[in-house]
Amino acid sequence: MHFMTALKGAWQQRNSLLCVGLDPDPARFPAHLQDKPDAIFEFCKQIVDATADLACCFKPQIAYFAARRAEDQLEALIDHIHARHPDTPVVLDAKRGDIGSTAEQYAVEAFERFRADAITVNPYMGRDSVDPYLAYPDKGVILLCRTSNPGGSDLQFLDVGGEKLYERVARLVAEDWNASGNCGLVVGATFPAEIARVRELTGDMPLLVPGIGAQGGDIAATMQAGRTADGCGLMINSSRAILYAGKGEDFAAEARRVALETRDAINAQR
Ligand SMILES: O=C(O)c1cc(=O)[nH]c(=O)n1[C@@H]1O[C@H](COP(=O)(O)O)[C@@H](O)[C@H]1O
Repeated sequence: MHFMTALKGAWQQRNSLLCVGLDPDPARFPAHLQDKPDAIFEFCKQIVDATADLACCFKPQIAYFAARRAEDQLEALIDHIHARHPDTPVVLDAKRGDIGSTAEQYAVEAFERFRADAITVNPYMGRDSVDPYLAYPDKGVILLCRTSNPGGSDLQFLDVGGEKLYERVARLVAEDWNASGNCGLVVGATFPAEIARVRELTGDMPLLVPGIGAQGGDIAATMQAGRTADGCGLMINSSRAILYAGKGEDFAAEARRVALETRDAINAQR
């Protein structure tokens, strides 16, 4: 199924714009999981099963798996999501960016090895570095535009001939790169004014919005700036605030409690 079709279905069926971020840090796992050889898979699986009915997508961050030689656990986790929660798309957060021949390998890794439905990609090497992902027309390609971190302004706010660099990225993607209708953009919840500007430039394009929860972004301001006329258009990501809500054996129930609160706070603004 086309990523955008799956995402729209999940927005409607789940009544949720919440993206649950899977950034597993073993140092923060509950004690009873610490020594298990597949602790990363087990932790994420329990979070996924506890929150799937509250989420429009899951976003595993590849570095947390690769840093621990746990790519096999990432594969198993995405297989588990597809098998048990087939209506919930998986956005692989890898922020790839390289010349075309190398990008081809990254695209195979994301879409064929890991079977992700979408990937985050860095657009700053230009169109030919993104083409290998766009060659999979059913897969989502979500390009960094206005990132949530403070240093994002160092480059993304530079004036490039009368507009800011992030505005150029938004226009380029909306007007040129999105021929298959499979592009999205990343815009941080920490910068609601820029969410509004990107929404203005891109129509109803889906925006991945990280930065609520641990980074302190404001849900109401994010929604006012970014929601589309039908009250959708956003994948609002929260990772640490959900994953580490609890520290004990009930961590998955605690994650569910925070995911529910977050989904409801988002829906209150739709
Ligand atoms: O592409 C991303 O997902 C991303 C872009 C961005 O601008 N800021 C950002 O925080 N992220 C990711 O979103 C997640 C945020 O995690 P929390 O701050 O714990 O909710 C992390 O996986 C980040 O890598």
